[in-house]
Amino acid sequence: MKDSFNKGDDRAGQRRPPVLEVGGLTVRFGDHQALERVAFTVPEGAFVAIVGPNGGGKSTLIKAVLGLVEPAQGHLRVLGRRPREVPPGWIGYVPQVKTLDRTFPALAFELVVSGLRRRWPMRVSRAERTAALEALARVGAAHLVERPLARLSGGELQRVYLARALVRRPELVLLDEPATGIDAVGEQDLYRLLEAYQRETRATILMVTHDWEAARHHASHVLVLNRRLIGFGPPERALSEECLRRAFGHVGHAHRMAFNAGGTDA
Ligand SMILES: Nc1ncnc2c1ncn2[C@@H]1O[C@H](COP(=O)(O)OP(=O)(O)OP(=O)(O)O)[C@@H](O)[C@H]1O
Repeated sequence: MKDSFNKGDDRAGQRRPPVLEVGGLTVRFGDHQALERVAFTVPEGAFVAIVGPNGGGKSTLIKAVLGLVEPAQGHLRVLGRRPREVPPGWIGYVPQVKTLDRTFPALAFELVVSGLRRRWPMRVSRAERTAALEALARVGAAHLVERPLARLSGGELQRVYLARALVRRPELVLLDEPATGIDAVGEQDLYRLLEAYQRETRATILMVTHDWEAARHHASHVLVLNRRLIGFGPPERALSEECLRRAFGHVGHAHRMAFNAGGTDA
């Protein structure tokens, strides 16, 4: 696959800037300020969990990284470039399952092929099909290859989207609530797959999640967001009681128990 679908325009050999540099980022929707002066830097190879209350701006931040929303102020550099100038294939994106259209008449492997080129695959070449099969196999979904999207469960669809996101071996992977609608086993599989991909490629991962425990166990960094940046750092620091109170106004029961068990802050 690497040969057939080389990303071209590779960063290899270049002096490598941080994967993500965000400074004074403000995003507005009309009068509403979704993000306010957010600033942080993500180093290569980090696994960043983005947590925060509903409406806290998590998806907006992901969209800003993808170049889908324009900042009102501040700057954003993704792999050293402005978001809209990042070559396709450098970033893989797994959207929220609940936003996916399952009525689209396509097979699983066609969805994966759509990660290789911008146009919807009317005709799929042999090389594209092989690449899609490899990507599906890598995420344990080889058996779904000919399955219509309408006949996939939430967890299966999530895997197919993960294959689509990884098919070009991106350096940055963005996931918006990837574990929603997936059972506990599927969730553990998802983290295993992401961690294996990271070990193999040294990719950087940004994942929006409502699951503080998953953030604590799997992330190298946690970013706590409630319109403003509340905390950013190692999980034990960013998920402190103080940060969580500032973001959510309370600290969840399960989280308090976990802290007590771990003998940290609480
Ligand atoms: N396109 C849009 N037009 C107007 N307002 C928007 C738009 N997108 C997001 N917003 C608003 O911006 C705020 C942040 O939304 P965002 O989806 O980023 O939050 P979130 O942290 O991802 O929330 P959730 O946890 O509920 O998914 C919300 O108040 C939302 O209503």
